[in-house]
Order: sequence, then structure tokens, then C-alpha cells
Amino acid sequence: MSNNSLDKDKIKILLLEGVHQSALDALHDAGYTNIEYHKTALAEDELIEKISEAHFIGIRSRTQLTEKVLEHANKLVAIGCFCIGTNQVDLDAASAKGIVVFNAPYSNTRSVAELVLGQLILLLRGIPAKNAACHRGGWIKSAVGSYETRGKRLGIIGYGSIGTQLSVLAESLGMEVCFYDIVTKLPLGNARQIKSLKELLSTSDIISLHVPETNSTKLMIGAKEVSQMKKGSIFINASRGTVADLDAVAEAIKSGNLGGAAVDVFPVEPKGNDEEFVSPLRGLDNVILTPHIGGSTMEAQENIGIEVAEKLIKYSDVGTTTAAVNFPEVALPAQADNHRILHIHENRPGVLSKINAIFSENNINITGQYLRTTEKLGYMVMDVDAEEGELALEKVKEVDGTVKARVLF
Ligand SMILES: NC(=O)c1ccc[n+]([C@@H]2O[C@H](COP(=O)([O-])OP(=O)(O)OC[C@H]3O[C@@H](n4cnc5c(N)ncnc54)[C@H](O)[C@@H]3O)[C@@H](O)[C@H]2O)c1
Ligand SMILES: O=C(O)CC[C@@H](O)C(=O)O
Repeated sequence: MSNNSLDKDKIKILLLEGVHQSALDALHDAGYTNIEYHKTALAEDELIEKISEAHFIGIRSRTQLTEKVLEHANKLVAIGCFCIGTNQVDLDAASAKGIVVFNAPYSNTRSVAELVLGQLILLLRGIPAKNAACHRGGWIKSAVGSYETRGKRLGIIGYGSIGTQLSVLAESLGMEVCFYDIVTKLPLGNARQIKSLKELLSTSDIISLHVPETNSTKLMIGAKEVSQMKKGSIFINASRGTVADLDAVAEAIKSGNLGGAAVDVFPVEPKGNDEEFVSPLRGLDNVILTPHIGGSTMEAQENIGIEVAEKLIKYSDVGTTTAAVNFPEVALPAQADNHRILHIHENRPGVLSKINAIFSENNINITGQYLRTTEKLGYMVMDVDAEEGELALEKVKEVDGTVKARVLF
């Protein structure tokens, strides 16, 4: 249930999926040298074995940190998602074990928006099919079905960090931008929010998805929604593979109801570069298929490496949880010569009074105290005189409702 402060070289960090060298550099510079690095995701049994020994883990989108996997993560204090999406982590299971989850919510958004913009230009010109024909010795020199972007309507589903950047870039090309979002959003430039998904689908020349994976987005583009799209329109998905029914998309491409598609994310993706990629969209010339690389640019990956590594370091060094995905957020100063008790508890009546009682009953002097809560979790941080740190930790660990407790010094 608890981790005492360890020497930095004893803190085991497991980095998977080839996170950028910048993360390794940042961790090394901060004194964390006990790092196991893998270029790919791990099979579940190996992941379970390795996570049971790790204090920190860094992943991207392929590693599934399910409840079953996290059950074995008894030393783990934090998860770093070196990406935007955190749907690959069972956040409730992580919170229940007092494991903090961090991500990089903005670092690769520009990369995705740029890729989508490039794809929509290529698809409007029919380039993927013409390119494929040339590779086979064909020659489709024709303007039929080939269009400029000017004046075309782009329908964006999910007007968040990526959707808004795409909106601005598309308007700079003279496109008309409409968007659908479950939240009322301030439109940028001349963009317009459309209240009905059906209206957006049936009036847009290009549809691009930029929603997170949630219960409300699962298969939000099914056969019915695909059939509502304008004849000859273009479908782009660089969000998550669970959002669209690719069998329905493939059928619409084959029948000519859709003019083309670009898909970067799939319901099942290969775990590594040596596993076969399977999709109903394979072999369709007017479909651009990319291996989940919307955010994979050198710039984005380097920035993500630094951002997430710094969040892990700050949590490990001083207990700061700013911008955590599943956790009460506390920004903490570096502790001076004292010991810092980090107490993660169920957010229910009685826990705090018991902790405070321990300090007064045992005459432990508190030099700083911080508290934040979410609906389910409380995170209380207490700085105490160095000689009283171990006693304080032992006592607070006994409090009913404690999820995790550790001391930093
Ligand atoms: N292909 C890639 O490599 C890549 C890279 C980065 C992000 N992504 C994916 O893109 C997603 C979006 O990223 P972002 O940074 O723009 O996220 P964001 O959270 O900033 O924006 C998401 C938007 O979707 C809206 N939304 C949520 N549910 C909706 C629904 N049911 N219908 C309509 N709108 C809904 C939200 O209100 C929000 O405005 C990420 O969650 C991630 O899964 C993919
Ligand atoms: O790098 C990855 O594996 C995923 C990138 C992207 O989907 C994200 O969520 O940021």
C-alpha cells in the first residue's frame, strides 16, 4: 500500500513504445538512471511481470493498462502517457490504487492538424488513386473528380485542441468550416457550430473526426451516419479507432457513396512494426492508410518526451500533481530540510480528522500542509520535521481509507 522514499537509482522506470530520447535525457538529468527501455509495447504477460516491479511507467497508445494489469502494479506510483489519449488506461482502476496518470494534452495537436490538412488536399485531387495507378504502370491524366479546397465545406466533429487548429488552417485555404461538438464552443474565424450531427454529415464535403474515445463516441459513425454523408464526400479519422465502423466506410467507398478516406487509427492496431495490419480498407486505392502516426513528428515526440518526463519527475521529487488526468491537482514547493508525507485517501468523511488527530496525539509538528480532493480521492501533503517523518508515515498508513502513502526526503 505504500512506498517509502527511495534513492533515485532504486526508483525503477519502465519506458515502452519507443518514447522519445528527450524523456530519457530529462529523467537522467534529474538523477533517475534505473530505466528499462523498450521500443515496442509488451505482450500482456510480460507487461504484468514488468509492471509489478516498476515505480513509474511510460507508455503511448498501444499499451493497455487494464484493471487486470494494474492489479499487479503494486509499486507503481505514476503512469506517464506520452501522448494525448488516455483511453488505454483504466483510469478508475489507477485512481483506486492511488496511481497518478499524466499525459501531454497539446504537444502533438499541430502535427495531427497538419496531416489531416495534407490528406484532405490529396483526397480532393484524387491523388491516392492516381498515385497507386502510376505505381502499377497506369496513367490517369484527368481532372474528373479533382477539386481545389477553396469554398469546400469541412465538417469537423470534436472542436477541441486539434479540431480548432484544423479549423484555422482550413480557413486559411479558403475553406468553409462547420463543426459539431457536444459542448457549445466559441467558433474561431468564420467557423460555425452545427447543432445536429446529421446536418453536418449531410452538408459537408469533407468530414474529419477529432473526438476522444469515450462511451459517447464509441461507433458514433456507424452505417447510418456513413449513409447520411454527402455523395462523393471524403471521410477522415485521426482520432480513435473505436469511433467509426470501418466496414461501413469500406462499403461506402466501394459503392462510390464516399469519394475517398484517410484513416490513421483502427479498432485493432498491430502491437509492433512486425505484426500484420488487418483492415477492411486495405487494397482500396482512394483510401490513405497510415499507422497511427498523426502525432508522430520529431517535433511533437521530442516535446512530449520532455513534458511527460517533467511531470513524472515533479511528482517523484516533490509530489506535484499539476495537470494529472485522474487525480487532485496540487502544485508543491520543493521541501527544505523536512520530510514530506504524501497521503492518498478515499474522499469520505472522517479521514482528515483522523490524520489531524494523529499529528496532535503524537506531537508531530507540521510545517506545511496541502489538500486537494476529487469526487473519489483526497490527496493530503504534510511537511514535518525530518526526525518525525518515519513515525508520521507509519501512523497515517494505518488510517482507515488510506489508498497509498509515502514519504519524500
Ligand atoms: N492520430 C493520432 O496520432 C492522434 C494524436 C493526438 C490525438 N489523437 C486523438 O484525438 C483526440 C482529440 O484530441 P484533442 O486534443 O483535440 O482533444 P480535445 O479534448 O481538446 O477535444 C475533443 C473535443 O471533442 C468533443 N467531444 C467529446 N465527445 C464528443 C461527442 N460525443 N460528440 C462530439 N464532440 C465530442 C469535446 O467536447 C472536445 O471539444 C484525442 O482524444 C486522441 O484520441 C490522435
Ligand atoms: O503516440 C501514440 O501512440 C498515440 C498518439 C495519439 O494517438 C495521442 O493520443 O496522442
